[in-house]
Amino acid sequence: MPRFSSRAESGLHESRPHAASLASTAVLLVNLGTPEAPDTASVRRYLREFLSDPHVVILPRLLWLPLLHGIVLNVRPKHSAARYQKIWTPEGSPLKIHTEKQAKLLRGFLGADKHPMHVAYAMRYGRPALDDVLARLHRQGMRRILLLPLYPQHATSTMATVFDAAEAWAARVKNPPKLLKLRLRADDPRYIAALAASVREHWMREGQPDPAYRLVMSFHGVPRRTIERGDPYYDECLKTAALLAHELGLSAEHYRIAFQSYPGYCRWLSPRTDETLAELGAAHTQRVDVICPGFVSDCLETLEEIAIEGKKTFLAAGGGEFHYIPCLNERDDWIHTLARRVIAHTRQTPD
Ligand SMILES: C=CC1=C(C)c2cc3[nH]c(cc4nc(cc5[nH]c(cc1n2)c(C)c5CCC(=O)O)C(CCC(=O)O)=C4C)c(C)c3C=C
Ligand SMILES: [Fe+2]
Ligand SMILES: [Fe+2]
Repeated sequence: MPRFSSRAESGLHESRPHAASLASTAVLLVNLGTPEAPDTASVRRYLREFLSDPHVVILPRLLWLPLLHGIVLNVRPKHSAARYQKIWTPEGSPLKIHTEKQAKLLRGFLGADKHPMHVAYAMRYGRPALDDVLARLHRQGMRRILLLPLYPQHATSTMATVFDAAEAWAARVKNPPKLLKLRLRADDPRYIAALAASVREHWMREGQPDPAYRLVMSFHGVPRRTIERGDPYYDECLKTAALLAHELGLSAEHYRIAFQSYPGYCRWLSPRTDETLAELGAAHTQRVDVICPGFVSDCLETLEEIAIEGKKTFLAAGGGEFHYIPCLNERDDWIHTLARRVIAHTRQTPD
């Protein structure tokens, strides 16, 4: 292959990313966000920011804002803080810890000579705030920022809000870096394989499931209205679930798809995870394993809602054994999946 002295001469057709431009390229992992501490005041601050986002609560502002400030922010923070206290660690919120570690590990994967990219992480709500991290990368001379929201299934409430907020930041600064939108895929074979490997490893540890076994695949719910408006989220959850079941060789009676985190005020995706677990318990199902494929980092919704509360629901209804299968977190095959996604994208989109 002939050597070119500049990218222009090479006609941008080289398949290997250009080292000089990669040095000023940053990958920015973005997760949802979490409170600074598991106390009522911190949770209120976090929920105020989160639930004020029109991407998250789609009710008309004139109706929602008085409700949010008059009732929700007075009632919910105390209740949610008690839930956070059950899963908080000496290092802080699990979601933040896992996201930080994922960024560090990805840096290791990409840091080799071939792909010398800068890797950072940010939270859409809470800290490290997306705007602050973008500003820091800008100061550090980054000319391209690859935004990578950590959600394999695409919901406007989680993904579009990240891109919109980043674009709004760019519109406010002088000479902003180029922002590139990178999306994970619900059907990425590497992601499915990593999920399947995590289930198989769990089976190795806990013993092979019996014929009456059920694997519950629990995804975070969203309002039905958002799906009716064309959000691909629901179809993508079903796609991930079908591919995972296929990869594990599970037939239809051996797995269930369910949606968790019902907020209590709107038509939510169904069937609900809590109701599904109660139903399986009432049917005296001998063993249930629950996996949450839509969360790539363990957090309140998996560790408290599923591993603690979901287990209680299943056992109280009459179920046998309950197991929670952790998120992909720092798994090598998952970090590798992220790295491949980043490298493939930088190849497709030169400066
Ligand atoms: C994985 C994807 C997620 C989607 C889709 C999602 C939609 C969504 N969430 C709420 C309301 C709340 N979610 C809360 C916590 C929370 N949600 C996600 C992910 C998705 N949410 C995560 C990873 C977390 C955990 C954060 C952590 O700190 O560990 C909360 C806060 C906790 C509580 O008070 O219950 C709320 C509120 C809505 C309304 C929504 C869809 C529109
Ligand atoms: Fe949520
Ligand atoms: Fe929840």
